[in-house]
Amino acid sequence: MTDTITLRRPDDFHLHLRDGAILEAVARGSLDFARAIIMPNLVPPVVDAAMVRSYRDRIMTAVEKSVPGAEFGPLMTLYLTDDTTPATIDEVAGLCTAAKLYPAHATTNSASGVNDIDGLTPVLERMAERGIVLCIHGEVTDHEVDIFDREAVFLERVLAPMRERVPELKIVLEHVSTRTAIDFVKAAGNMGATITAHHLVIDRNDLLAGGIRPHNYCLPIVKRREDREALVAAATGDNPAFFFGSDSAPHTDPRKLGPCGAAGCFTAPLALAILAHLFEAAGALDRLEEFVSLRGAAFYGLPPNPGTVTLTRGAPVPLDPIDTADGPITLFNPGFEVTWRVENSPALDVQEKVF
Ligand SMILES: NC(=O)N[C@@H](CC(=O)O)C(=O)O
Ligand SMILES: [Zn+2]
Ligand SMILES: [Zn+2]
Repeated sequence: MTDTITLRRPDDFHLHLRDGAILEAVARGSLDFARAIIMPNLVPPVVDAAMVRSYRDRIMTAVEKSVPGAEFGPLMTLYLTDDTTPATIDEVAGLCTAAKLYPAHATTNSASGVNDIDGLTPVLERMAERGIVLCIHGEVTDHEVDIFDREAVFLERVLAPMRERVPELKIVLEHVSTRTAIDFVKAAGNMGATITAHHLVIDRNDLLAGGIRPHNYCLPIVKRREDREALVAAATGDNPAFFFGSDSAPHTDPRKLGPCGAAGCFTAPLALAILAHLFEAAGALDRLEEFVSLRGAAFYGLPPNPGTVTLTRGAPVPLDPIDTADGPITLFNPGFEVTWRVENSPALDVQEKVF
């Protein structure tokens, strides 16, 4: 049994850093990662070049304030709306790595998302020309579609026709949650998919059996055990289309625990340790570096990061909530003791800092 794991420094291809006091509190939690695709679902959303630049500056300021000299590259994204035009795409080319499609009302802060996805075709065509990746929250929003089926229905009704309309566009299906999505991505070309740490370790029993656990509520909602097993097989398998995106999505406890709790799991500070545990249990530690450090970069056409991180096994990491000026944020609890930790990591100090 090995007690240390050294990996090329990883990337997080789906991250919510938020803004203001929460950004300041959570930024250090992502500094095990060299780069991250930064989600644009702020209020108001990040819809043009000026907003992208200013958000990028706020992130770099928060990173520098948390850990002076820390090296971190935010890969910025544009939030697509019904009003996005090909000219907006030209404006953000060179500034944004990707643009994000939220079907309107599909998830947290998606009210300004896209209602008319067909109408977006000229924008998608321009993205393909300019080499901007499309990241998708892949769920339909129709009230009649069961929440557990919304990803599968999206693939058939929305994603398959979109790929036919704009076959040259590089697409990442974010936070896949079903066996159906894994099979879809395997069969498609020009597509990648991110898998989160939480979708790899919990299923709907961990959300609902024996009492409701709001901190395990995220979108897409966690599915059946067999779906989770398909995700684990994809993450630990050899298909380069599947790579890590934490979808770490902090909300304060009052927002998670109220009568209409917000969707999102705050995983970033623990993500690598959770993945190490899972890959070890699956007998696939030799694949961890591919999943967190190599495949996503290759998909996005980025060089792998210089430098390494080393994880060591030790006493269980405490999972206390972190304090922010807006209220406490509870860390995701994977349901097992987290005994791996990144050496010299600023990420876990997130709990020791009071902001
Ligand atoms: N995943 C979530 O449950 N929530 C995310 C939004 C998203 O990624 O869908 C958030 O911003 O809170
Ligand atoms: Zn999403
Ligand atoms: Zn997300």
